[in-house]
Amino acid sequence: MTADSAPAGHGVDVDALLLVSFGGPEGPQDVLPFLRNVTRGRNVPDERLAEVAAHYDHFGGRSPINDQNRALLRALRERLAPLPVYWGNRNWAPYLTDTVARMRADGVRRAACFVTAAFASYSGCRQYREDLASALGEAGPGAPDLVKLRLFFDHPGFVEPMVDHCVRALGELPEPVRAGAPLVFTAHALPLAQAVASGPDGGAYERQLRAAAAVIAERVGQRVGGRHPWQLAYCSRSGPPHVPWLEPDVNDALAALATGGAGSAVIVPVGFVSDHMEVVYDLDVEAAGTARRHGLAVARAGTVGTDPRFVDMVADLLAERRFPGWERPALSTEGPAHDVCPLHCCDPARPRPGTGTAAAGGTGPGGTRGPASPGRRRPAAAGVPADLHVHGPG
Ligand SMILES: CC1=C(CCC(=O)O)c2cc3nc(cc4[nH]c(cc5[nH]c(cc1n2)c(C)c5CCC(=O)O)c(CCC(=O)O)c4C)C(CCC(=O)O)=C3C
Ligand SMILES: [Fe+2]
Repeated sequence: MTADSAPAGHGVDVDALLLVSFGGPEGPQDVLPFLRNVTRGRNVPDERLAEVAAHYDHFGGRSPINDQNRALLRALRERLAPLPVYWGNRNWAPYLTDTVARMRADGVRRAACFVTAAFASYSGCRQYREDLASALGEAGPGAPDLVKLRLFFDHPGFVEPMVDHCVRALGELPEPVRAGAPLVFTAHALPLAQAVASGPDGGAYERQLRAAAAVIAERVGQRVGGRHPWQLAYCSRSGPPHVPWLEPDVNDALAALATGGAGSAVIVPVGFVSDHMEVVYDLDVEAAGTARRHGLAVARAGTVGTDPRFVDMVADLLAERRFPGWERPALSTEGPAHDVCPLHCCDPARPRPGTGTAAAGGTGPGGTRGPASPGRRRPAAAGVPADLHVHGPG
């Protein structure tokens, strides 16, 4: 039985899919307005914006991300036909607000939302729910219900293509330094406060990254018939130096590997689903440059992009919500992720159990599951606004 031919159960029926992504500039004149959209309300100094703008200038002022999403949109339309598939971004056209307005005009009643972020975090999950909620607010009465599909960090449709990409990258390393080459899994750095607050009980971003990396590394070892040690590192850190962020930075991790005597490494951008700017600049230019200066041979593993298994995964995530009892594959003990984010999920300002304070300034992301038992819902503290729901349960 396929996702398209199953009998209707008591699941959530949908009449469209909405592809939700970050967006990026498409020419030099877009770069600053795009960066202002990304950083709106956060007082990012102009020097930082200029520094990031220079990364885009390196590529003619055009991010590859929108073309990559156009390709994913085409693949999803083909896979899901006749279901209509729409596309909207947080930070650049087509903006979610315009897309949701168009869906309303087209008479869409309920759409499933596939967000191009695999891991729990404010930027990767909650902020997209805020974006969807505000697009609904702007569209007004008659706007479609929006149902966000679950996070997919350990879904086989994500893990298996990444295993292939790691195996291929290992093959690109010079033969003498290939055996036992360390796998350096990378994801976007987060301010520690956001990492601490990620997921329903905190610390989910790093736990999910480690879970996905462990599964991928294990399968790579099985495929090539040899063990490859792995570690997690972070790219694209920004923000003032006195604010703590997740560490180590990928550049420091590569330098430390070289100092420790490693001859090579594979950089695995597990935190991203396409080769956008944070990959082709921050990893392929910056981190690869660091490696070269330290005499470390590196290869970079590809991202899932439009791999047919990844496209099938979206169809399966949709089927999970439409048909109760549909298999919910998850290859690690961290998954499958929840369908509906509980109150305060990924909210950096959430009250912390026992302290009555927000997560900011908490301890490290590894040991931050608060004293509350995971199944118990904390009562909403006075003054905390009602949480964000873009849809009702089931
Ligand atoms: C978790 C995460 C993902 C993965 C999940 C997801 O995909 O959503 C992601 C993706 C992306 N991040 C991207 C670009 C940027 N991220 C920035 C800034 C930030 N990202 C953050 C986190 C994440 N980011 C954070 C905590 C910040 C700082 C605070 C803030 O600003 O929220 C800035 C501002 C400048 C700077 O300070 O670096 C830019 C330009 C692009 C587009 C690339 C292209 O154009 O091809 C993509 C896909
Ligand atoms: Fe979340």
